[in-house]
Amino acid sequence: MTHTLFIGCGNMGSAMVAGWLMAGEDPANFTAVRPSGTPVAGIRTVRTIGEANMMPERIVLGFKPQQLAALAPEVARWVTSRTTVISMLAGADTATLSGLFPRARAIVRVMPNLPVAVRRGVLPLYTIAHEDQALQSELQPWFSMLGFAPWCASEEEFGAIGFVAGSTPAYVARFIAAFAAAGEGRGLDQGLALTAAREAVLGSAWLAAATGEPMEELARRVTSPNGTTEAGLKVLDPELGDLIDRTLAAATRRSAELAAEIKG
Ligand SMILES: NC(=O)C1=CN([C@@H]2O[C@H](COP(=O)(O)OP(=O)(O)OC[C@H]3O[C@@H](n4cnc5c(N)ncnc54)[C@H](O)[C@@H]3O)[C@@H](O)[C@H]2O)C=CC1
Ligand SMILES: O=C(O)[C@@H]1CCC=N1
Repeated sequence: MTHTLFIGCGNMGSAMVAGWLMAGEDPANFTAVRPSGTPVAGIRTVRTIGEANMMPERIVLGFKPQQLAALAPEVARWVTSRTTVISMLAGADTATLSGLFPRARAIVRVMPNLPVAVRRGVLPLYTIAHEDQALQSELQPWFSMLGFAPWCASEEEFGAIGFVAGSTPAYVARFIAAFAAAGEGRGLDQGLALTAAREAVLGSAWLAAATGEPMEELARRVTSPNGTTEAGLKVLDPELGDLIDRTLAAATRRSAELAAEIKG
C-alpha cells in the first residue's frame, strides 16, 4: 500500500482527495493534516504532522505558498529517501523545494485545477528527476485518475499550463455568472438564467471535446452570416484576447512575487 499524507488539505487538497476516492482509491491510503481538525470527507484527518506519525511514500504540500519557509523544517523531519514530495504551491520552484527537502526521493510539482474533484481536472506535472522513469510510471496513472495530467518538459512549460488552466475555473465561474446576470437583466428568473448559462458553457466545452474540431470551426457553425451571433462577436472579439492576455499576465506577475517572497 502506498500512503499519501496531505500537509494542508483545504479547497484544493480536499478536491484531489474527492477525485481519488471517486476513482475508487482506498480511503485508508490517505491522511490529511489540518490544524483546524475539520475532517476531510472520507479520510483520516489529524491536526499535526506529529499526530499523523508516519513516514509516507508521498507527501503532498497543500498549504499556502507563504507558509513554506515556516513549515518546511517540520515537514522535512518526515521525509526520507523513499518519500516523493509533491508540491501544489504556486510560485515554489523545484530549486527551492529541492533545497528544503534534500533527502527526498524526488520533488514533483503539480498545478491542479478544481475540477479534479470530479475527475475532469487539468494537472500539469513537473520533476527534475526526468531520468526516473519508474517515478513517472508510478505517478502517471495515479494523477490521471483526476483528469488530464501531462508531464512537462520544462518548469516554464509547467508554469504556462498552470496559468492557462489553474485559475480557469474561477474565470469560467465569472463568465457564467456574467451571462446569468445578463439573462436576469432581460427578465429571466435568477435560477433559470444561471442554469441556462452554466449548461451552455458545459455543453459547448463538451461538444468541443467530443468533436475535437478547431475552435474557429465550432464558432463558425454557430455564426449565421449577418445573424445574431455575428453581431455579438463583433463586440466580444476586439476585447477578449487582450483581456485574457492581461488576466494571465497579472497572475504570472503575482506568481513571480510569491516566488520572490518564498525565497526571502
Ligand atoms: N485553490 C486552487 O484552485 C488551487 C490552489 N493551489 C495551491 O494549493 C495550495 C492550497 O490552496 P487552497 O487549497 O486553495 O487553500 P486553503 O486555504 O483552502 O487550504 C490551505 C490548507 O492549509 C492548511 N494549513 C494552514 N496552516 C497549516 C499548517 N501549519 N500545517 C498544515 N496545514 C496548514 C489549512 O488548514 C488549509 O486546510 C496553495 O499553495 C495554492 O497555491 C494550486 C492550484 C489551484
Ligand atoms: O490563486 C492561487 O494562488 C492558486 C494557484 C492557481 C489557482 N489558485
